[in-house]
Amino acid sequence: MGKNNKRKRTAIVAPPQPSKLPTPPSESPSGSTSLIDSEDLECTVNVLETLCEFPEELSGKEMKDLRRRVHELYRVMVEGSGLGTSLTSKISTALSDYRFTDALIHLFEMYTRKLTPKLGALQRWVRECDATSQEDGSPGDPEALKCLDMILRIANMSHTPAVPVDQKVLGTSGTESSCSKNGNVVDGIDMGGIITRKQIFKAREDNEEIQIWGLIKDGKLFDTPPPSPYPNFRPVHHLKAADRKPPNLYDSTVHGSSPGAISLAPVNERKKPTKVDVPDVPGAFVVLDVFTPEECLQIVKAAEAIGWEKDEAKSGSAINKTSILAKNFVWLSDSSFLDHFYSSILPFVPAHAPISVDGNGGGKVRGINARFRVYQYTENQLYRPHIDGAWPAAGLHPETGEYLHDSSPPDDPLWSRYTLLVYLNGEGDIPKDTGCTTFFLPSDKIGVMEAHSVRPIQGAVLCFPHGDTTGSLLHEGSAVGKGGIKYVIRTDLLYEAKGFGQYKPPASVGVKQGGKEEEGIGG
Ligand SMILES: O=C(O)CCC(=O)C(=O)O
Ligand SMILES: [Fe+2]
Repeated sequence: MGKNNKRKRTAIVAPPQPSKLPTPPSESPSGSTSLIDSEDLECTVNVLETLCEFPEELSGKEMKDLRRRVHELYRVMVEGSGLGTSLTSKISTALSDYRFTDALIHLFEMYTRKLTPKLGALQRWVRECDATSQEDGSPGDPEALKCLDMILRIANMSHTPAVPVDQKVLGTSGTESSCSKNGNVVDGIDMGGIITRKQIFKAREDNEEIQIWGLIKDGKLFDTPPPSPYPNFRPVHHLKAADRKPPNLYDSTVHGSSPGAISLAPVNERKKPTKVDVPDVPGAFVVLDVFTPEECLQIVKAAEAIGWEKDEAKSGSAINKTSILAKNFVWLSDSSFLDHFYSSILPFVPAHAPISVDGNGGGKVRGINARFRVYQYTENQLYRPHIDGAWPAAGLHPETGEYLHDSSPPDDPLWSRYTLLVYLNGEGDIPKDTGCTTFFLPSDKIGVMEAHSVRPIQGAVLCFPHGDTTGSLLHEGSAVGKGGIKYVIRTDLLYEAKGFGQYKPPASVGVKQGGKEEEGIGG
Protein backbone atom coordinates (compact mmCIF):
# COMPACT_ATOMS: atom_id res chain seq x y z
CA MET A 1 0.00 0.00 0.00
CA GLY A 2 1.34 3.50 -0.87
CA LYS A 3 1.98 6.33 1.55
CA ASN A 4 -1.03 8.27 0.36
CA ASN A 5 -3.23 5.43 1.09
CA LYS A 6 -1.81 5.21 4.56
CA ARG A 7 -2.48 8.86 5.19
CA LYS A 8 -5.96 8.55 3.93
CA ARG A 9 -6.67 5.60 6.17
CA THR A 10 -5.10 6.93 9.33
CA ALA A 11 -6.96 10.18 8.72
CA ILE A 12 -10.15 8.25 9.20
CA VAL A 13 -9.00 7.18 12.64
CA ALA A 14 -7.89 10.62 13.75
CA PRO A 15 -11.09 12.66 14.03
CA PRO A 16 -13.04 10.99 16.82
CA GLN A 17 -16.47 10.00 15.59
CA PRO A 18 -19.40 10.87 17.82
CA SER A 19 -20.45 7.64 19.42
CA LYS A 20 -23.59 6.30 17.84
CA LEU A 21 -26.25 4.15 19.40
CA PRO A 22 -26.98 1.14 17.27
CA THR A 23 -30.06 1.59 15.19
CA PRO A 24 -32.75 -1.09 15.37
CA PRO A 25 -32.13 -4.04 13.10
CA SER A 26 -33.14 -3.43 9.52
CA GLU A 27 -33.62 -5.94 6.74
CA SER A 28 -30.58 -6.05 4.48
CA PRO A 29 -31.03 -6.97 0.80
CA SER A 30 -29.91 -10.51 1.55
CA GLY A 31 -32.69 -10.84 4.09
CA SER A 32 -30.44 -10.82 7.15
CA THR A 33 -30.76 -8.12 9.80
CA SER A 34 -28.00 -5.59 10.48
CA LEU A 35 -27.18 -3.13 13.25
CA ILE A 36 -24.34 -1.52 11.27
CA ASP A 37 -24.84 0.89 8.40
CA SER A 38 -22.73 0.33 5.34
CA GLU A 39 -20.70 3.56 5.68
CA ASP A 40 -19.70 2.71 9.26
CA LEU A 41 -18.78 -0.75 8.13
CA GLU A 42 -16.55 0.48 5.34
CA CYS A 43 -14.89 2.94 7.65
CA THR A 44 -14.23 0.26 10.27
CA VAL A 45 -12.79 -2.12 7.72
CA ASN A 46 -10.45 0.60 6.51
CA VAL A 47 -9.29 1.33 10.04
CA LEU A 48 -8.66 -2.32 10.77
CA GLU A 49 -6.79 -2.84 7.53
CA THR A 50 -4.55 0.11 8.31
CA LEU A 51 -3.86 -1.15 11.80
CA CYS A 52 -2.94 -4.59 10.49
CA GLU A 53 -0.45 -3.02 8.22
CA PHE A 54 0.91 -0.52 10.73
CA PRO A 55 0.41 -2.16 14.12
CA GLU A 56 2.63 0.43 15.82
CA GLU A 57 -0.32 2.81 15.44
CA LEU A 58 -2.07 0.69 18.07
CA SER A 59 0.36 1.49 20.86
CA GLY A 60 -0.95 4.95 21.75
CA LYS A 61 -3.04 5.68 24.85
CA GLU A 62 -5.89 6.90 22.70
CA MET A 63 -6.08 3.42 21.18
CA LYS A 64 -6.77 1.71 24.52
CA ASP A 65 -10.50 1.45 24.01
CA LEU A 66 -10.08 0.16 20.50
CA ARG A 67 -7.57 -2.47 21.65
CA ARG A 68 -10.00 -3.67 24.29
CA ARG A 69 -12.87 -3.90 21.77
CA VAL A 70 -10.75 -5.76 19.26
CA HIS A 71 -9.81 -8.30 21.91
CA GLU A 72 -13.44 -8.77 22.77
CA LEU A 73 -14.39 -9.08 19.12
CA TYR A 74 -11.72 -11.70 18.60
CA ARG A 75 -13.00 -13.74 21.56
CA VAL A 76 -16.56 -13.56 20.29
CA MET A 77 -15.46 -14.56 16.82
CA VAL A 78 -13.39 -17.48 18.12
CA GLU A 79 -16.44 -18.76 19.95
CA GLY A 80 -18.37 -18.44 16.75
CA SER A 81 -21.07 -16.19 18.11
CA GLY A 82 -20.09 -13.55 15.60
CA LEU A 83 -21.63 -15.87 13.06
CA GLY A 84 -25.04 -16.08 14.66
CA THR A 85 -24.92 -18.83 17.24
CA SER A 86 -21.85 -20.42 18.73
CA LEU A 87 -20.12 -23.16 16.79
CA THR A 88 -20.72 -25.52 19.70
CA SER A 89 -24.46 -25.09 19.56
CA LYS A 90 -24.51 -25.17 15.75
CA ILE A 91 -22.78 -28.54 15.92
CA SER A 92 -25.17 -29.81 18.58
CA THR A 93 -28.22 -28.72 16.59
CA ALA A 94 -26.95 -30.16 13.32
CA LEU A 95 -26.15 -33.49 14.97
CA SER A 96 -29.47 -33.75 16.73
CA ASP A 97 -31.25 -32.98 13.43
CA TYR A 98 -29.19 -35.72 11.70
CA ARG A 99 -27.68 -33.04 9.40
CA PHE A 100 -24.31 -34.78 9.47
CA THR A 101 -22.80 -32.86 6.53
CA ASP A 102 -23.55 -29.50 8.19
CA ALA A 103 -22.21 -30.83 11.46
CA LEU A 104 -19.03 -31.99 9.74
CA ILE A 105 -18.43 -28.54 8.22
CA HIS A 106 -18.75 -26.86 11.63
CA LEU A 107 -16.68 -29.57 13.30
CA PHE A 108 -13.96 -29.08 10.70
CA GLU A 109 -14.00 -25.35 11.37
CA MET A 110 -13.60 -26.01 15.06
CA TYR A 111 -10.76 -28.42 14.33
CA THR A 112 -8.83 -26.02 12.09
CA ARG A 113 -9.30 -23.19 14.57
CA LYS A 114 -8.00 -25.49 17.33
CA LEU A 115 -10.98 -24.77 19.59
CA THR A 116 -11.56 -27.19 22.45
CA PRO A 117 -15.10 -27.72 23.64
CA LYS A 118 -16.09 -28.69 27.17
CA LEU A 119 -16.52 -32.33 28.10
CA GLY A 120 -20.30 -31.83 28.30
CA ALA A 121 -20.43 -30.76 24.64
CA LEU A 122 -18.19 -33.65 23.57
CA GLN A 123 -20.36 -36.15 25.42
CA ARG A 124 -23.51 -34.67 23.88
CA TRP A 125 -22.06 -34.81 20.35
CA VAL A 126 -20.92 -38.40 20.74
CA ARG A 127 -24.41 -39.33 21.92
CA GLU A 128 -26.04 -37.39 19.12
CA CYS A 129 -23.81 -39.06 16.54
CA ASP A 130 -25.06 -42.44 17.61
CA ALA A 131 -22.39 -44.03 15.47
CA THR A 132 -22.69 -47.34 17.23
CA SER A 133 -21.98 -50.53 15.33
CA GLN A 134 -25.05 -52.35 14.09
CA GLU A 135 -26.28 -55.32 16.05
CA ASP A 136 -24.76 -57.65 13.46
CA GLY A 137 -21.50 -55.89 14.09
CA SER A 138 -21.24 -53.89 10.87
CA PRO A 139 -20.13 -50.26 11.26
CA GLY A 140 -22.64 -47.54 12.15
CA ASP A 141 -23.92 -44.74 9.90
CA PRO A 142 -20.93 -43.64 7.75
CA GLU A 143 -21.82 -39.94 7.97
CA ALA A 144 -22.14 -40.15 11.75
CA LEU A 145 -18.80 -41.96 11.89
CA LYS A 146 -17.09 -39.16 9.94
CA CYS A 147 -18.43 -36.67 12.48
CA LEU A 148 -17.25 -38.90 15.30
CA ASP A 149 -13.78 -39.00 13.78
CA MET A 150 -13.67 -35.20 13.68
CA ILE A 151 -15.00 -34.99 17.25
CA LEU A 152 -12.14 -37.24 18.36
CA ARG A 153 -9.61 -35.00 16.69
CA ILE A 154 -11.15 -31.89 18.22
CA ALA A 155 -11.10 -33.53 21.64
CA ASN A 156 -7.35 -33.57 21.26
CA MET A 157 -7.28 -37.17 22.30
CA SER A 158 -3.93 -38.83 22.09
CA HIS A 159 -3.12 -39.57 18.53
CA THR A 160 -1.88 -43.07 17.87
CA PRO A 161 -0.04 -43.88 14.68
CA ALA A 162 -1.61 -46.76 12.77
CA VAL A 163 -0.12 -50.19 13.48
CA PRO A 164 1.14 -51.96 10.38
CA VAL A 165 -1.36 -54.58 9.25
CA ASP A 166 0.95 -57.50 9.91
CA GLN A 167 2.14 -56.37 13.31
CA LYS A 168 1.40 -58.95 15.98
CA VAL A 169 -0.13 -57.53 19.09
CA LEU A 170 0.79 -59.11 22.40
CA GLY A 171 -1.65 -61.71 23.58
CA THR A 172 -4.23 -61.36 20.82
CA SER A 173 -6.50 -64.12 19.73
CA GLY A 174 -5.34 -64.72 16.19
CA THR A 175 -5.74 -63.08 12.84
CA GLU A 176 -9.49 -62.85 12.88
CA SER A 177 -10.42 -59.73 14.63
CA SER A 178 -13.65 -57.96 15.15
CA CYS A 179 -15.29 -57.36 18.39
CA SER A 180 -18.41 -56.33 16.63
CA LYS A 181 -18.23 -57.96 13.26
CA ASN A 182 -18.84 -61.52 14.34
CA GLY A 183 -15.39 -62.64 13.35
CA ASN A 184 -15.51 -61.61 9.68
CA VAL A 185 -12.86 -58.98 9.65
CA VAL A 186 -9.11 -59.29 9.55
CA ASP A 187 -6.93 -56.90 11.49
CA GLY A 188 -6.12 -53.65 9.76
CA ILE A 189 -8.90 -53.94 7.20
CA ASP A 190 -10.51 -50.65 6.47
CA MET A 191 -14.23 -51.04 7.21
CA GLY A 192 -15.87 -48.92 4.54
CA GLY A 193 -13.03 -46.39 4.75
CA ILE A 194 -14.16 -45.11 8.14
CA ILE A 195 -13.09 -47.61 10.78
CA THR A 196 -9.95 -49.68 10.76
CA ARG A 197 -10.36 -52.52 13.21
CA LYS A 198 -7.21 -53.55 14.95
CA GLN A 199 -6.50 -57.00 16.22
CA ILE A 200 -8.42 -57.77 19.41
CA PHE A 201 -6.32 -57.44 22.52
CA LYS A 202 -6.46 -60.26 24.96
CA ALA A 203 -4.30 -59.67 28.04
CA ARG A 204 -3.82 -63.40 28.61
CA GLU A 205 -4.52 -66.56 26.64
CA ASP A 206 -6.11 -69.51 28.42
CA ASN A 207 -7.32 -67.70 31.50
CA GLU A 208 -8.68 -70.08 34.12
CA GLU A 209 -12.37 -69.24 34.23
CA ILE A 210 -15.70 -70.38 35.61
CA GLN A 211 -18.33 -70.44 32.87
CA ILE A 212 -21.18 -68.75 34.66
CA TRP A 213 -23.58 -68.84 31.71
CA GLY A 214 -23.23 -72.61 31.54
CA LEU A 215 -24.25 -72.86 35.23
CA ILE A 216 -27.26 -70.60 34.66
CA LYS A 217 -28.43 -72.49 31.57
CA ASP A 218 -28.13 -75.81 33.41
CA GLY A 219 -30.04 -74.39 36.40
CA LYS A 220 -26.95 -74.91 38.55
CA LEU A 221 -26.19 -71.35 39.65
CA PHE A 222 -27.74 -72.11 43.06
CA ASP A 223 -27.88 -75.51 44.78
CA THR A 224 -31.06 -74.42 46.54
CA PRO A 225 -33.26 -71.39 45.79
CA PRO A 226 -31.41 -68.29 47.03
CA PRO A 227 -32.74 -66.78 50.30
CA SER A 228 -34.64 -63.53 50.16
CA PRO A 229 -33.51 -61.08 51.42
CA TYR A 230 -30.11 -62.13 50.09
CA PRO A 231 -27.57 -62.44 52.96
CA ASN A 232 -25.37 -59.41 53.62
CA PHE A 233 -27.14 -57.19 51.07
CA ARG A 234 -29.86 -54.64 51.81
CA PRO A 235 -31.49 -51.83 49.84
CA VAL A 236 -29.98 -48.50 50.89
CA HIS A 237 -31.62 -46.17 48.40
CA HIS A 238 -34.58 -46.27 46.08
CA LEU A 239 -35.54 -43.81 43.36
CA LYS A 240 -38.86 -43.85 41.53
CA ALA A 241 -38.55 -43.81 37.73
CA ALA A 242 -39.99 -40.28 37.45
CA ASP A 243 -37.63 -38.90 40.10
CA ARG A 244 -34.53 -40.11 38.33
CA LYS A 245 -32.38 -37.53 36.56
CA PRO A 246 -33.00 -37.69 33.68
CA PRO A 247 -36.45 -39.32 34.17
CA ASN A 248 -36.38 -43.01 33.42
CA LEU A 249 -38.92 -45.69 32.58
CA TYR A 250 -37.72 -47.82 35.50
CA ASP A 251 -37.13 -47.40 39.24
CA SER A 252 -33.59 -47.72 40.56
CA THR A 253 -32.42 -49.32 43.80
CA VAL A 254 -28.97 -49.19 45.33
CA HIS A 255 -28.09 -52.36 47.28
CA GLY A 256 -25.48 -52.00 50.01
CA SER A 257 -23.34 -54.94 51.11
CA SER A 258 -21.79 -55.71 54.52
CA PRO A 259 -18.17 -56.85 54.94
CA GLY A 260 -17.93 -60.53 54.06
CA ALA A 261 -20.86 -60.41 51.59
CA ILE A 262 -18.37 -61.64 49.02
CA SER A 263 -16.03 -64.10 50.63
CA LEU A 264 -12.50 -63.32 49.45
CA ALA A 265 -9.88 -66.02 48.91
CA PRO A 266 -6.88 -65.84 51.28
CA VAL A 267 -3.73 -64.22 49.88
CA ASN A 268 -1.85 -67.52 49.63
CA GLU A 269 -4.56 -68.97 47.41
CA ARG A 270 -4.64 -66.20 44.86
CA LYS A 271 -2.44 -65.19 41.96
CA LYS A 272 -0.49 -61.97 42.26
CA PRO A 273 -2.10 -59.22 40.15
CA THR A 274 -0.08 -58.09 37.13
CA LYS A 275 -0.47 -55.20 34.72
CA VAL A 276 -0.58 -55.35 30.92
CA ASP A 277 -0.87 -52.18 28.81
CA VAL A 278 -3.49 -52.15 26.07
CA PRO A 279 -1.34 -51.75 22.94
CA ASP A 280 -1.82 -48.46 21.10
CA VAL A 281 -4.52 -47.19 23.45
CA PRO A 282 -2.72 -44.51 25.47
CA GLY A 283 -3.56 -44.63 29.16
CA ALA A 284 -5.51 -47.91 29.03
CA PHE A 285 -4.26 -51.00 30.85
CA VAL A 286 -5.53 -54.27 32.28
CA VAL A 287 -4.75 -55.61 35.76
CA LEU A 288 -5.08 -59.39 35.75
CA ASP A 289 -6.12 -61.52 38.74
CA VAL A 290 -7.72 -58.83 40.86
CA PHE A 291 -10.59 -61.24 41.59
CA THR A 292 -10.69 -65.02 41.46
CA PRO A 293 -13.23 -66.79 39.24
CA GLU A 294 -15.01 -67.92 42.43
CA GLU A 295 -15.31 -64.28 43.65
CA CYS A 296 -16.71 -63.23 40.25
CA LEU A 297 -19.25 -66.04 40.50
CA GLN A 298 -20.35 -64.86 43.96
CA ILE A 299 -20.98 -61.34 42.64
CA VAL A 300 -23.07 -62.59 39.72
CA LYS A 301 -25.01 -64.87 42.07
CA ALA A 302 -25.88 -61.91 44.33
CA ALA A 303 -27.04 -59.82 41.36
CA GLU A 304 -29.03 -62.70 39.84
CA ALA A 305 -30.69 -63.45 43.19
CA ILE A 306 -31.52 -59.86 44.13
CA GLY A 307 -32.56 -58.94 40.59
CA TRP A 308 -31.55 -56.82 37.62
CA GLU A 309 -33.14 -53.51 36.75
CA LYS A 310 -33.73 -52.11 33.31
CA ASP A 311 -32.48 -48.65 32.46
CA GLU A 312 -34.13 -46.61 29.73
CA ALA A 313 -34.39 -42.83 29.69
CA LYS A 314 -37.93 -41.55 29.24
CA SER A 315 -37.63 -39.15 26.34
CA GLY A 316 -35.40 -36.92 24.24
CA SER A 317 -33.27 -37.88 21.30
CA ALA A 318 -29.92 -37.40 23.02
CA ILE A 319 -31.13 -39.23 26.06
CA ASN A 320 -32.46 -42.15 24.06
CA LYS A 321 -29.19 -42.43 22.25
CA THR A 322 -27.45 -42.75 25.61
CA SER A 323 -29.30 -45.88 26.48
CA ILE A 324 -27.29 -48.76 27.68
CA LEU A 325 -28.88 -51.83 26.26
CA ALA A 326 -28.05 -53.89 29.31
CA LYS A 327 -29.70 -54.57 32.65
CA ASN A 328 -27.99 -53.41 35.77
CA PHE A 329 -27.66 -54.03 39.47
CA VAL A 330 -26.43 -51.05 41.49
CA TRP A 331 -24.23 -52.18 44.34
CA LEU A 332 -22.81 -49.95 47.07
CA SER A 333 -19.80 -52.00 48.00
CA ASP A 334 -18.56 -52.60 51.56
CA SER A 335 -15.20 -51.60 52.98
CA SER A 336 -13.59 -55.04 53.01
CA PHE A 337 -14.36 -55.65 49.32
CA LEU A 338 -13.19 -52.13 48.44
CA ASP A 339 -9.99 -52.51 50.47
CA HIS A 340 -9.07 -55.68 48.61
CA PHE A 341 -9.92 -54.15 45.22
CA TYR A 342 -7.98 -50.94 45.89
CA SER A 343 -4.87 -52.61 47.31
CA SER A 344 -4.76 -55.00 44.33
CA ILE A 345 -4.72 -52.25 41.72
CA LEU A 346 -2.87 -49.54 43.66
CA PRO A 347 0.65 -50.54 42.55
CA PHE A 348 -0.41 -50.12 38.91
CA VAL A 349 -2.59 -47.02 38.78
CA PRO A 350 -1.31 -43.45 38.32
CA ALA A 351 -0.47 -42.06 41.76
CA HIS A 352 -1.67 -38.63 40.68
CA ALA A 353 -4.61 -37.54 38.58
CA PRO A 354 -3.86 -36.61 35.00
CA ILE A 355 -4.04 -32.94 34.11
CA SER A 356 -7.32 -31.92 32.53
CA VAL A 357 -7.77 -29.83 29.40
CA ASP A 358 -8.03 -26.65 31.44
CA GLY A 359 -4.91 -27.37 33.47
CA ASN A 360 -6.57 -28.86 36.57
CA GLY A 361 -5.52 -32.15 38.09
CA GLY A 362 -2.56 -33.63 39.92
CA GLY A 363 -4.43 -34.76 43.07
CA LYS A 364 -3.36 -37.94 44.86
CA VAL A 365 -5.11 -41.26 44.21
CA ARG A 366 -7.39 -42.05 47.17
CA GLY A 367 -9.70 -44.97 46.54
CA ILE A 368 -12.48 -46.56 44.54
CA ASN A 369 -16.03 -45.28 44.16
CA ALA A 370 -18.19 -47.62 46.27
CA ARG A 371 -21.07 -47.26 43.83
CA PHE A 372 -20.71 -50.16 41.40
CA ARG A 373 -22.92 -50.64 38.38
CA VAL A 374 -23.00 -54.34 37.58
CA TYR A 375 -24.17 -54.86 33.98
CA GLN A 376 -25.66 -57.94 32.39
CA TYR A 377 -25.60 -57.88 28.58
CA THR A 378 -27.33 -60.64 26.64
CA GLU A 379 -27.23 -61.36 22.90
CA ASN A 380 -27.00 -58.17 20.79
CA GLN A 381 -26.94 -55.91 23.81
CA LEU A 382 -24.36 -53.16 23.88
CA TYR A 383 -23.38 -49.84 25.39
CA ARG A 384 -23.25 -47.20 22.66
CA PRO A 385 -20.05 -45.17 22.04
CA HIS A 386 -19.53 -42.62 24.76
CA ILE A 387 -16.96 -40.81 26.88
CA ASP A 388 -17.26 -41.57 30.58
CA GLY A 389 -17.92 -38.66 32.91
CA ALA A 390 -16.33 -38.07 36.31
CA TRP A 391 -18.11 -39.08 39.53
CA PRO A 392 -17.85 -38.17 43.19
CA ALA A 393 -17.39 -40.75 45.98
CA ALA A 394 -20.78 -42.29 46.77
CA GLY A 395 -21.33 -43.68 50.27
CA LEU A 396 -23.48 -43.75 53.39
CA HIS A 397 -23.71 -40.91 55.88
CA PRO A 398 -21.60 -42.06 58.88
CA GLU A 399 -24.33 -41.16 61.39
CA THR A 400 -27.68 -41.32 59.63
CA GLY A 401 -26.83 -44.13 57.19
CA GLU A 402 -28.44 -42.06 54.42
CA TYR A 403 -27.18 -42.83 50.90
CA LEU A 404 -25.09 -39.96 49.57
CA HIS A 405 -24.27 -39.52 45.91
CA ASP A 406 -21.26 -37.48 47.08
CA SER A 407 -20.13 -38.64 50.50
CA SER A 408 -16.71 -37.04 50.79
CA PRO A 409 -16.53 -34.12 53.24
CA PRO A 410 -16.53 -30.62 51.72
CA ASP A 411 -12.98 -30.02 52.95
CA ASP A 412 -11.68 -33.21 51.35
CA PRO A 413 -13.54 -33.72 48.08
CA LEU A 414 -12.79 -36.71 45.89
CA TRP A 415 -13.62 -37.00 42.19
CA SER A 416 -12.93 -39.76 39.73
CA ARG A 417 -10.46 -39.58 36.87
CA TYR A 418 -10.28 -43.24 35.72
CA THR A 419 -12.88 -45.80 34.71
CA LEU A 420 -12.55 -49.26 36.22
CA LEU A 421 -14.27 -52.16 34.44
CA VAL A 422 -14.19 -55.50 36.26
CA TYR A 423 -14.90 -58.38 33.90
CA LEU A 424 -16.89 -61.01 35.77
CA ASN A 425 -16.93 -63.54 32.95
CA GLY A 426 -15.14 -64.12 29.68
CA GLU A 427 -14.12 -66.66 27.12
CA GLY A 428 -16.64 -69.46 27.59
CA ASP A 429 -19.69 -67.22 28.05
CA ILE A 430 -19.11 -64.49 25.48
CA PRO A 431 -18.97 -65.72 21.86
CA LYS A 432 -15.57 -65.34 20.25
CA ASP A 433 -14.61 -61.80 19.27
CA THR A 434 -17.80 -60.22 20.61
CA GLY A 435 -18.72 -58.35 23.79
CA CYS A 436 -15.39 -56.49 23.98
CA THR A 437 -14.78 -53.00 25.28
CA THR A 438 -13.82 -51.14 22.10
CA PHE A 439 -11.86 -47.89 22.02
CA PHE A 440 -12.04 -45.51 19.06
CA LEU A 441 -8.98 -43.44 18.25
CA PRO A 442 -8.21 -41.07 15.40
CA SER A 443 -5.88 -42.59 12.80
CA ASP A 444 -3.25 -40.84 10.68
CA LYS A 445 -5.90 -40.19 8.06
CA ILE A 446 -8.70 -37.71 8.64
CA GLY A 447 -12.03 -39.48 8.29
CA VAL A 448 -10.65 -42.84 9.45
CA MET A 449 -10.82 -44.09 13.03
CA GLU A 450 -9.09 -47.05 14.58
CA ALA A 451 -11.13 -49.45 16.68
CA HIS A 452 -9.14 -51.24 19.38
CA SER A 453 -11.09 -53.97 21.16
CA VAL A 454 -10.26 -55.44 24.55
CA ARG A 455 -11.53 -58.93 25.22
CA PRO A 456 -13.13 -59.49 28.66
CA ILE A 457 -11.06 -61.75 30.94
CA GLN A 458 -12.69 -63.04 34.11
CA GLY A 459 -11.34 -61.36 37.26
CA ALA A 460 -9.36 -58.71 35.34
CA VAL A 461 -9.85 -54.95 35.60
CA LEU A 462 -9.60 -52.60 32.63
CA CYS A 463 -8.54 -49.04 33.63
CA PHE A 464 -8.55 -45.94 31.44
CA PRO A 465 -8.74 -42.16 31.85
CA HIS A 466 -12.11 -40.43 31.79
CA GLY A 467 -13.81 -37.11 32.51
CA ASP A 468 -12.55 -33.69 31.53
CA THR A 469 -9.03 -35.00 31.01
CA THR A 470 -6.78 -34.84 28.00
CA GLY A 471 -6.65 -38.49 27.05
CA SER A 472 -10.25 -39.41 27.98
CA LEU A 473 -11.13 -42.27 25.71
CA LEU A 474 -14.14 -42.74 23.46
CA HIS A 475 -15.34 -46.33 23.77
CA GLU A 476 -18.30 -48.68 23.50
CA GLY A 477 -19.37 -51.94 25.12
CA SER A 478 -19.57 -53.87 21.83
CA ALA A 479 -22.55 -56.12 21.17
CA VAL A 480 -22.53 -59.57 22.69
CA GLY A 481 -22.77 -62.32 20.07
CA LYS A 482 -25.35 -65.02 19.55
CA GLY A 483 -26.37 -66.92 22.63
CA GLY A 484 -23.83 -65.16 24.86
CA ILE A 485 -23.90 -63.25 28.11
CA LYS A 486 -21.48 -60.69 29.58
CA TYR A 487 -21.20 -59.52 33.19
CA VAL A 488 -19.10 -56.49 34.03
CA ILE A 489 -18.80 -54.00 36.91
CA ARG A 490 -18.28 -50.32 36.15
CA THR A 491 -16.82 -48.11 38.85
CA ASP A 492 -14.27 -45.33 39.14
CA LEU A 493 -10.89 -44.51 40.61
CA LEU A 494 -11.01 -41.50 42.92
CA TYR A 495 -8.46 -38.71 43.31
CA GLU A 496 -8.09 -35.80 45.71
CA ALA A 497 -9.75 -32.78 44.22
CA LYS A 498 -9.15 -30.09 46.83
CA GLY A 499 -6.59 -27.59 45.65
CA PHE A 500 -6.28 -29.29 42.29
CA GLY A 501 -8.83 -27.26 40.39
CA GLN A 502 -12.31 -27.93 39.19
CA TYR A 503 -12.88 -31.67 39.02
CA LYS A 504 -16.61 -31.64 38.87
CA PRO A 505 -18.23 -32.39 35.55
CA PRO A 506 -19.98 -29.47 33.89
CA ALA A 507 -23.68 -29.23 34.71
CA SER A 508 -24.43 -30.12 31.10
CA VAL A 509 -23.49 -33.74 31.66
CA GLY A 510 -26.43 -34.02 34.00
CA VAL A 511 -24.75 -34.22 37.38
CA LYS A 512 -25.68 -31.47 39.79
CA GLN A 513 -22.63 -30.47 41.76
CA GLY A 514 -22.37 -32.17 45.09
CA GLY A 515 -25.90 -33.47 44.76
CA LYS A 516 -27.09 -36.46 46.71
CA GLU A 517 -29.37 -38.17 44.30
CA GLU A 518 -28.36 -37.21 40.82
CA GLU A 519 -27.29 -40.00 38.58
CA GLY A 520 -25.59 -38.25 35.70
CA ILE A 521 -25.61 -39.38 32.12
CA GLY A 522 -22.97 -40.22 29.63
CA GLY A 523 -21.29 -42.85 31.76
O1 LIG B 1 -19.31 -53.06 28.94
C1 LIG B 1 -18.29 -52.50 28.54
O2 LIG B 1 -17.36 -53.13 28.04
C2 LIG B 1 -18.18 -51.01 28.63
C3 LIG B 1 -19.00 -50.40 29.75
C4 LIG B 1 -18.79 -48.93 29.84
O3 LIG B 1 -18.26 -48.32 28.97
C5 LIG B 1 -19.26 -48.17 31.02
O4 LIG B 1 -19.91 -48.74 31.89
O5 LIG B 1 -18.99 -46.96 31.10
FE1 LIG C 1 -17.91 -46.27 29.56
